[in-house]
Amino acid sequence: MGKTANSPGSGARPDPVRSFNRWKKKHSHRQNKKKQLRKQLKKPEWQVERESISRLMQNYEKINVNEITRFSDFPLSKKTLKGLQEAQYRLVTEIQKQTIGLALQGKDVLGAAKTGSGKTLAFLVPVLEALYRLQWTSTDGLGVLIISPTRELAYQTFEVLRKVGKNHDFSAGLIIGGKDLKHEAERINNINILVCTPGRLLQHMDETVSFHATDLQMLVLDEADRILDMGFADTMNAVIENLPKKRQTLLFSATQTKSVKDLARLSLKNPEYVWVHEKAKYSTPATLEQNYIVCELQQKISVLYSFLRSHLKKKSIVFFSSCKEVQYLYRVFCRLRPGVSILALHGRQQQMRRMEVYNEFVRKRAAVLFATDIAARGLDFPAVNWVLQFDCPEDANTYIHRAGRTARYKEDGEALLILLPSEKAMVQQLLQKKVPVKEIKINPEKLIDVQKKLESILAQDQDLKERAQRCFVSYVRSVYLMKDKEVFDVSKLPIPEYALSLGLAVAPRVRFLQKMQKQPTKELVRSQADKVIEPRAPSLTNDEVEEFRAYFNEKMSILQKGGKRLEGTEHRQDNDTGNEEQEEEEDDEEEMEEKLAKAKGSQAPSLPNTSEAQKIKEVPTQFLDRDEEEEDADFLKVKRHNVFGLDLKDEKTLQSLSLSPRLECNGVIMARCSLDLMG
Ligand SMILES: Nc1ncnc2c1ncn2[C@@H]1O[C@H](COP(=O)(O)OP(=O)(O)OP(=O)(O)O)[C@@H](O)[C@H]1O
Repeated sequence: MGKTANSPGSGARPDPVRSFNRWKKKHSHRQNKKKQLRKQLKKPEWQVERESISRLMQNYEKINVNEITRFSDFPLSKKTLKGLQEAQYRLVTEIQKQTIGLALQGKDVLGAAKTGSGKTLAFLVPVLEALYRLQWTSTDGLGVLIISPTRELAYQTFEVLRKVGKNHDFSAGLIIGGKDLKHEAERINNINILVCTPGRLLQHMDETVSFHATDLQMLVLDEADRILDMGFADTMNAVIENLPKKRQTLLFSATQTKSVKDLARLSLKNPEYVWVHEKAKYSTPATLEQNYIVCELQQKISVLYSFLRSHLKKKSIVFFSSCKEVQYLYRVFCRLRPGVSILALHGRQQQMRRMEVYNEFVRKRAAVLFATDIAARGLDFPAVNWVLQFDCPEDANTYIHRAGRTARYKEDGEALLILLPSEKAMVQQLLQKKVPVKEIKINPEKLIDVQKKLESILAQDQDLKERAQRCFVSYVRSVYLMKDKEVFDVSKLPIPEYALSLGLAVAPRVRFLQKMQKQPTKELVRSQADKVIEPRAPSLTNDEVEEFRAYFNEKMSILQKGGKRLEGTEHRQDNDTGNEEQEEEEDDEEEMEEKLAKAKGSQAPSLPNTSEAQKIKEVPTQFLDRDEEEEDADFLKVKRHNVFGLDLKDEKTLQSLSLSPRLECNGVIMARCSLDLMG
């Protein structure tokens, strides 16, 4: 049967009327859209921006924390979202989820969350949005102030700000001292977001005539407890007095202390407290494995060397209690050549050097950073496998911050704390702070004794010998000045053995210990716990404090100026000649002042037991060559299975290792971090 012309499948043409109607509908829709677009385009840019800002602001009140999983779930500007996306930040962390909304709503926020949990973005996102909302421009001057305790942390925050804020038009600057004040002063008024350290900021407030913060919208205090611990309370008071009362304040920290609450009372108005891990079982990241070993002071250096030898492919940070320890041990470990790159970071270095080291360590895949507590807070080094606390931290909070340099943002990490037998009380304090630490032992067969090597190195190098002496005094002093006498007892230090372990034949004279020996205290106090009468050392008197000042630094008068301390210190660094000795003098003050702050109110410990201390043990040594891969595997296997079974007093099995030719001492890459304008 033949097909009719209109039957389907016959290739017949569609109904022209229906086709025309369909076309007309589409066309008019397109035309309408074009019209709307043209209308929009006719609007000045500011108006479009203003409309989108008001849309965003209307959504602030609708923020529902439970529905937020991504940054894009917040009503954020396109520029901020683009910056976040380009930096690969999409999903929010818990602290970001809980604080960004509150901050967008204009509330003061006190935020606390574990280390590595993303607090930086929790305040940077609201910072960008606050100025965006106000359509801030460089002519509006300073809009946001971000205060960090250390230069490194300020620098790092500044870098993150540059990354996520790069699509915005406002300017940002970093003011951290160690730079020319005049140069900074000339540019400071063009800065909209200023990241700074407290001392330098106060210096500008006092000395830079044109600098003012009258229009400040937001103040951010990062690692607030550290700012206070570092003796910046007076400086902070002075800074806050100079700021307008009507502003928003955000305060962040990984640990909550009384001093943070005091600062919050002073600087925040009806704040929202957000402590995301308050109810967590542990106060440290779940991905962080934490262990401690107990060993004698004179064995610590060998333990460290052995550890490094067995972790050649890892990235580790080793924390020491003083700059001089870092300086000496860094140099001598470079000479020992453990086979892994060693870097050193401490407050006695010039600023440029500190930045070079920081960047160098960030870049390296395997390296060891010897550091003081300037690296303990906030610094975000990527992919750190191990944090070793060579010296016991002053308290549990410092432990948490140090250990938190690893296991950041969902990564794994391991922390090892080295304790002296006299410091075991720290374990209890850590457990009370919900830090799950377990004791492990060192495999005696893996322990390499390096004392003889150090002796022979020092015999040929007078400069290094003097550094060893300074390291010795500095360490003993740091223990003496520790507040917590339950943990730190200078009288229990095996003084001569410790000197030997550093490679010194004779223990250097330690004036304050000698003085204590000459004037043993008669004071007896009743022990609170067991009601037994015990001898107790006298309090550290003001005279003794003064003696420390004079002994370690002749220029201490500058430090008497309380809140202006860093102002002076940082200012002098501006005029740095690059002379290392000069640098050390200045930093002596910094180090000493920090120690003195801790010492005030603390008590001096009882006397060292000298007869005990005179006994110097002979350490048997053997030199062996080893395969590095095997070392690494062995050490970890031993640790994982917890079969160390070492009694460190039994030194029969101590071994020494021949020098590895593969040492790379740090290469240098310049990283400029002076006042830098973005946008
Ligand atoms: N939303 C996110 N998505 C992916 N990575 C993130 C996110 N937020 C933060 N990070 C990453 O997590 C790491 C830790 O972040 P950050 O330094 O802000 O932690 P923190 O809480 O300030 O730590 P600390 O208390 O030690 O200062 C950084 O490397 C950061 O880039």
